[in-house]
Amino acid sequence: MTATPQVLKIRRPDDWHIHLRDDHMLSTVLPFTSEVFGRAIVMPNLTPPVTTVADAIAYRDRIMAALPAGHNFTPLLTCYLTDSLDPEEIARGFGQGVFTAAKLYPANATTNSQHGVSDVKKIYPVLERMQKIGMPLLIHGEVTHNHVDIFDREARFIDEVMDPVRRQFPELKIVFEHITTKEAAQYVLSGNQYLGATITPQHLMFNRNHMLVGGVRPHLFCLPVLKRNIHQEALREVIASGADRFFLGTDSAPHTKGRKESSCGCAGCFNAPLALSAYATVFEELNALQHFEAFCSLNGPRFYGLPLNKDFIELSRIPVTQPEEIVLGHESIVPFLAGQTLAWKVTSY
Ligand SMILES: NC(=O)N[C@@H](CC(=O)O)C(=O)O
Ligand SMILES: [Zn+2]
Ligand SMILES: [Zn+2]
Repeated sequence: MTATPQVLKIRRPDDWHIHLRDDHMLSTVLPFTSEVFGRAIVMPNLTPPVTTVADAIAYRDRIMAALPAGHNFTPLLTCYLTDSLDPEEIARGFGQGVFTAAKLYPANATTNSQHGVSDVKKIYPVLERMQKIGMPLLIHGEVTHNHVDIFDREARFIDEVMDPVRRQFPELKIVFEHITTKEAAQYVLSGNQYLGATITPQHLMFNRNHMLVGGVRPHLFCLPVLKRNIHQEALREVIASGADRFFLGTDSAPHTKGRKESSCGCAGCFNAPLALSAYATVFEELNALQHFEAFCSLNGPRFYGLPLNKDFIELSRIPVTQPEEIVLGHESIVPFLAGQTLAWKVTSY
């Protein structure tokens, strides 16, 4: 029998899917990520969205200006795809190292996606170009038709959009973002080196019962919505197996407390504080700590074709409690797992 570890030393992790927002929200949420993570793929769904190289450079500058002294963090910017985006703009941004990837939001699928793509065929010229230059496509994979039940939208997306796109562009690198279903897990597993996926802490720790039984818990509401337990189990199984095209993407998506606890609450979990502790908890529950480092720090950069981070961090078996709220001016944000205590604390970074 192996002794229970007291310290987990891993190569510095990256977060391959995050929303950092802007203005005072940006300066409040950024330090939780930048103190631990080396890099993060920053989502472009601002208002207005990041759709040009100039927008991305300006946003990157705002992120760097908000970075606390001593944090060694690199934001990796993404371009928000619209029906009318010029392939030249995408290619120029990628060539200049401003855009690391481009993000496909089906129009009206999620927060700030109203400018998203109405029909994926409209962006085929962009995808053609991205395939050619080796630029990754990141996808929020849900169909948006009114007649498709919200719990079925991800699985339907695989047949209606994801698979046709992959057949049309077999060498386009695609990340199926924040997967939530066994169908998506199996689909990615059965794919090749051009297909990867991110998985969030909330989809590994919870299913829709946790959100809905005994009262609605708005702070667990995110998109794609939590599914039934068999899907949670499938996601847990896939990371426990050590499958190497699945990697850490928190989808940390802060909204103010008022906008979450509302008659029409926003989707998104603010999980940046204690994100790594949450993932470590899951890997330990699964007896899969041997795959923890790869999920956090190796699989992502390998998929993207980026170097691994050079330094290391440590988590120790020390209880750490999530605050109930994080102050944001005269408002607040309620973090994921508010008030709860986790067993693994990041102690050296
Ligand atoms: N995940 C969410 O529930 N919300 C994200 C958008 C997204 O990633 O779909 C947000 O920007 O708030
Ligand atoms: Zn999304
Ligand atoms: Zn997201």
